[in-house]
Order: sequence, then structure tokens, then C-alpha cells
Amino acid sequence: MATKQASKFQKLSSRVANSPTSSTTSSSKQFPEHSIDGVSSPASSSARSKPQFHYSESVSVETERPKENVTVTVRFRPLSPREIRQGEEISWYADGETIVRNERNPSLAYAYDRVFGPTTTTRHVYDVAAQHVIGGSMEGINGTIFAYGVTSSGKTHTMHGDQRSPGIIPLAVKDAFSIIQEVVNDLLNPAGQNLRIREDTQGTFVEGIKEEVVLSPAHALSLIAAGEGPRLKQYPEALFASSSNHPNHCRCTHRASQVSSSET
Ligand SMILES: Nc1ncnc2c1ncn2[C@@H]1O[C@H](COP(=O)(O)OP(=O)(O)OP(=O)(O)O)[C@@H](O)[C@H]1O
Repeated sequence: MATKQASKFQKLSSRVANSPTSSTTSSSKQFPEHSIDGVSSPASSSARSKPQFHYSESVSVETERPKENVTVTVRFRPLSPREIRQGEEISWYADGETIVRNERNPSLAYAYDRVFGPTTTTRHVYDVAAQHVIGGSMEGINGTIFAYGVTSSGKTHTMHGDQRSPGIIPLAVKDAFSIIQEVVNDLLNPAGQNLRIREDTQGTFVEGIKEEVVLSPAHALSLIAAGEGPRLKQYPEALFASSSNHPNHCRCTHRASQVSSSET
């Protein structure tokens, strides 16, 4: 097919930095330099893109976390009405779930962790390529998701979206809050239910939460034990399984001098 202009596509990268105890062994596969999917790679003639050298085993990202720490996902957008009017045609397309191929020269192809065609919804892109980063961050694993691409390639559409089709950022925020359930109950004070998390110049705090000054390890452990009682009453399943209703003990450490100065 004759082409006038490469179709717009943008890349979504997600990075999950493993915790120090996690293995950093890579599962990536090295292409023979001149071959992707049995065809010649642009890597042999140009250094335009690096990702063609590596791709993960991977279409399994939908069901399990990718084994790579850094994954690169490509999303094509459809041609806009204006581009169609101007007679522009698609020159790169998604060939399956991991290959981007050139229409004019089919031997020109790049492989990525995941490739989405123009009919894919943002929700699907999120579920496959981003959700695991949010889940990981809830478990304490640092993660970054960012989009890059030429102007008008669809970065804003993918990351921010709109009311009708929310982007990765609102979907991630919603997910994060549904994971932690938005509810903070004070386990040391039965009256302290559904407390608000607030912020002031000193930092983030839970409004109205009961604070205890602990003076010894035994005192601290007795308070933790006291908090376990109401939690098990509220969430008996916590006895048997790990749940998202984790007791979060606010640890406020003051140096002795600060405590005494605040008492005077
Ligand atoms: N997957 C998609 N499906 C339908 N329309 C899309 C898609 N991606 C982008 N668009 C549309 O294409 C146009 C350009 O997209 P967008 O503004 O997101 O690009 P951008 O990469 O953020 O551009 P810039 O870098 O100039 O800010 C917008 O009108 C947007 O609605």
C-alpha cells in the first residue's frame, strides 16, 4: 500500500523496580540481529529504535506480571477525519500482539512487549499494560508509567482520556483507592470510624485518630494486640487470609526533647 505518512502511534512504558530482595534476572529474549519473526529487522540498517532487540516472552501480560522490569507497549490510534480527508494512509500497523510492521515493506518490523491496534479501548490498554504496576505499588514495589510519542499521537487521550473514555491516570487512581477501600477505622477507638485522611503543612494525617505515647516495646505490642481485637471482629476473614484490610499503625516518632518541649 502506498503511504504518505506514517500512522501515528505512541509508546507506553511501564517500569516496575523490584524491591531489593527481588531477583532482577531478565527473561528477555535477544533477537538474532537480522531477524524478527523470521523477517529482516530494521536494526540491521538503522538505529532508529532500540526495542527491536528485546521482547519479553509475553503475551501473557494479561494474566500475570511481565517478567521484565521495563516493558514497552505501543498503541496505534485511528486516523482522524482530517487525516482521512487529506488522503493519509496507514503505513505501520499492529501485526498480532507484539509486532509493529510496515505496510509498504513488510520485512520491516519491530517487536515490543505488547502492541495494540486502533480499535483497542483505553480500559483494555490499562488492564493489560498498566494495572500490574498499580497492584505492585500497593504492595510496596515502585512503579512508573509514562507515555511518549510525536505530537498528536494520542498521549493525552491514553493517559488522561475524558469522561467517556477515562485514561490510565484516572483508572489507576480509582484502582488504587478501591484496593485500599478508602476506609480508615481507628482500631484503638471504636467511635473512630471512617476517618478522613487530611494534609496540612506538617504532612498527611488521619483526622481524629487516637494517639498513644508508647514508652516501651511491651507497651507498643500491647496496643497492637488491643487493635487486633476489633479488626478480627470487623474482618473475621483476616484470620485466614491476607486481606486488603490491613491494620495500619501510625508510627509517630518524637525525640525526647521534642516531646518535653511540646509538654511545656
Ligand atoms: N486511541 C484513540 N482513539 C481515538 N482517538 C484518539 C486516540 N488517540 C488519540 N486520539 C485523538 O487524536 C487526537 C490527538 O491525540 P492527543 O491529544 O491525545 O495527542 P498527544 O500525543 O497528547 O498530542 P500532543 O503531544 O500534541 O499534546 C485527539 O483528538 C484524540 O482525541
